[in-house]
Amino acid sequence: MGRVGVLLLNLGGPDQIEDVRPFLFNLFSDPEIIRLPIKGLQKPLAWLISTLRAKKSQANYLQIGGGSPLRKITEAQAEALENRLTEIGKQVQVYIGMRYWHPFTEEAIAKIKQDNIRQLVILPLYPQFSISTSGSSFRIIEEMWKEDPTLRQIEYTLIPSWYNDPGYLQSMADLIAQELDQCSNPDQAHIFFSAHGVPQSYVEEAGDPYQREIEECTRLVMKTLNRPNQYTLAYQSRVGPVEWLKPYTEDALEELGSQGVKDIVVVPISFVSEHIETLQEIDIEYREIAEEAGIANFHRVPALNTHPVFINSLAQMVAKSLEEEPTTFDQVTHPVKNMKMYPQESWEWGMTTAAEVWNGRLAMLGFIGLIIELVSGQGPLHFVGLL
Ligand SMILES: C=CC1=C(C)c2cc3[nH]c(cc4nc(cc5[nH]c(cc1n2)c(C)c5CCC(=O)O)C(CCC(=O)O)=C4C)c(C)c3C=C
Ligand SMILES: [Fe+2]
Repeated sequence: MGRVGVLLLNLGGPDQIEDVRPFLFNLFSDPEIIRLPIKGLQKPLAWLISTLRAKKSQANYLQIGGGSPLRKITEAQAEALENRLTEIGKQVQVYIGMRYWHPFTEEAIAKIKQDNIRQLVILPLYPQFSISTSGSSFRIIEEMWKEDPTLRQIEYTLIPSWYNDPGYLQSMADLIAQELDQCSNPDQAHIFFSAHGVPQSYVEEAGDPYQREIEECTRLVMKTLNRPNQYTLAYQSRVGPVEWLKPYTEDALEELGSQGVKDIVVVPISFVSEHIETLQEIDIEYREIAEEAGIANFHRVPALNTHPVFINSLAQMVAKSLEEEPTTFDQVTHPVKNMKMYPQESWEWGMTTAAEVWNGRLAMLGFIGLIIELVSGQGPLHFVGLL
């Protein structure tokens, strides 16, 4: 057996405030994030949205010190994983490939080539699969493999998602139990799972398994926790005019407040690292909404980061994956049957619902709106919440 590597996939985040706009441009250029029926419109729209959204997004990053901690935390996770793998007798080099910021997936793949890795485990740091996250990273990796015969000599296995892994569930349950025990009446506190949302069309039209995996994950965490607490699952971080998975976190908090709930323990369920959506959105924005709704005691469970039980669970997944048969391309791009990974190619052309909806939206974001927006700083993009 030749040299062995693990490629950890993550989203990436701006390291400093100047990185915010180009980071947003990369994010909105991704057809798995904005599903446009016409490929040529992707970059102009990404430029437009990133330019106009940058100010609001920068203000949020300034509230958490001016940049995302995602890179540092992912590096610490990679180091801890490499150490744990050594302890269990596996000599493995761990690489980090971010989708929208440094170190980019392309940089990681270049290093993997340079280091002459012969066997690779591809492991997304997202417990649940979504077309918009792991799916997007798999797509660019597939493209690199297709274009480069040297890469095709590397045998690889892929872990599409691991929301039901017992070690991961145990580490989540441990952190929740610790936070509950800080409450004055631990059994009475309401456990509030907040997952990152996706547009409803991803699940309903494209067959994204994300919602099902989130729901199942939440149920399994509660089973592992084995406490009598009531719980709620809601979805955060909605962007843009379309319907996202519901209930929205802000609405669910208001509903709990109106029911007289006084103590909540918020659990970020789709992230394994602290980042803007835990440190700013949950800790600042949702805390404020909860307190205004009458929820007096707002607790938040920390992200797993380098929790030893979690790191060990990743190491066990890698060790198991190394024993498996190499994955084929088809399994990489379509880990879930009937899922539409490539919106432009796989969406039907003609007067389909999707095409009509998107043509309507594009018209809305058209020339007149752009001029009003640029001249006045107000307009349809502010109105629909993109800016
Ligand atoms: C499971 C995790 C995530 C899913 C699913 C996801 C989908 C998704 N995200 C956007 C738009 C934005 N996401 C942004 C930041 C961001 N998103 C995730 C994770 C998921 N996204 C993370 C970890 C981060 C933060 C990185 C960091 O800086 O720490 C942002 C930028 C921040 C902002 O301006 O609000 C946007 C925009 C969409 C549209 C989407 C599904 C289609
Ligand atoms: Fe996101």
